[in-house]
Amino acid sequence: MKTNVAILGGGNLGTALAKGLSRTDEASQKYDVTVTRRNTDLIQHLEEDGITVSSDNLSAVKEAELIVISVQPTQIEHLIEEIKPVLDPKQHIIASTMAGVSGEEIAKLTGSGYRILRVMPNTAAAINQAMTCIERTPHKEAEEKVIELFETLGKTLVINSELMEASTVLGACGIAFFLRYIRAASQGGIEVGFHAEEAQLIASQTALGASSLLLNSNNHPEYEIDKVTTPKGCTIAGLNEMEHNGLSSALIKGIKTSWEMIEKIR
Ligand SMILES: NC(=O)C1=CN([C@@H]2O[C@H](COP(=O)(O)OP(=O)(O)OC[C@H]3O[C@@H](n4cnc5c(N)ncnc54)[C@H](O)[C@@H]3O)[C@@H](O)[C@H]2O)C=CC1
Ligand SMILES: O=C(O)[C@@H]1CCC=N1
Repeated sequence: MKTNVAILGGGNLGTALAKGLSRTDEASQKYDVTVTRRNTDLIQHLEEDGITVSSDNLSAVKEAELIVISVQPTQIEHLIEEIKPVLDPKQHIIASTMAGVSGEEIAKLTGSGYRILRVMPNTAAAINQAMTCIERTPHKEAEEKVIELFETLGKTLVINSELMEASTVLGACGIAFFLRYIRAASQGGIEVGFHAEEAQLIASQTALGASSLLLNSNNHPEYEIDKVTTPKGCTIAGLNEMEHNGLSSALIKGIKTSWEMIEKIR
């Protein structure tokens, strides 16, 4: 029997989750997915991949076991008010992707007794390469089901509640941060002679290679960097110039600023 999943909020993240869930045999054999959005025109194309698209939150929730809330933090009160008549603590597991909204805040809206877990995936879910951090809660059976769902979309890590904001900036915002690096590297590549598409290919594949080196070995980045920096060579010259201009410092400060912003989102 397939598990019914309702993704409420088919925006950027909700669409990425739905796409990922339709891409692999493993996910499509396990899950029947419905995505809701008030205006469904922009996500109608998901139907071609076997996803049900709807503007009817009540029907989607009635059918579902797993509810993934993917609306913006400011939209949660309205959403819960709408679906509350059909919410059932015995039937539903609620996984919320909302940045900066605690499980307790959601429980205040739903009423007590619900299995609510925060999850923090990223848009690479669309190609089953997400990193999803999942909040550790006492709801172990629900946790297993949520892990199983997000494992089909990439890697998962269960973390303590107080780290959910940190996971938001490192993992979810992180996609944008790494993409900006790739864009900057491509622009540098154009300055030294490549056409834009060639520069982007080289920068993107090199970023994939760098992260794969770490994922495959668990080595420290500096260990792998030392293998590239030939003495008196061009790598160390470029790297030190980047550091003189504050590369590491800019990244650390950016991550801290994003983190400090989370509590101001609502
Ligand atoms: N975009 C990202 O990469 C990530 C976003 N998040 C979180 O996920 C949530 C969604 O973020 P985005 O997708 O970027 O925002 P978005 O604005 O693109 O998506 C929200 C969607 O929810 C829909 N919506 C609003 N009220 C609704 C309702 N009552 N019923 C059905 N649909 C409704 C909107 O029309 C919109 O399409 C946010 O809470 C954000 O903090 C978390 C991780 C990554
Ligand atoms: O920018 C945001 O607020 C959301 C949360 C993490 C990624 N996007």
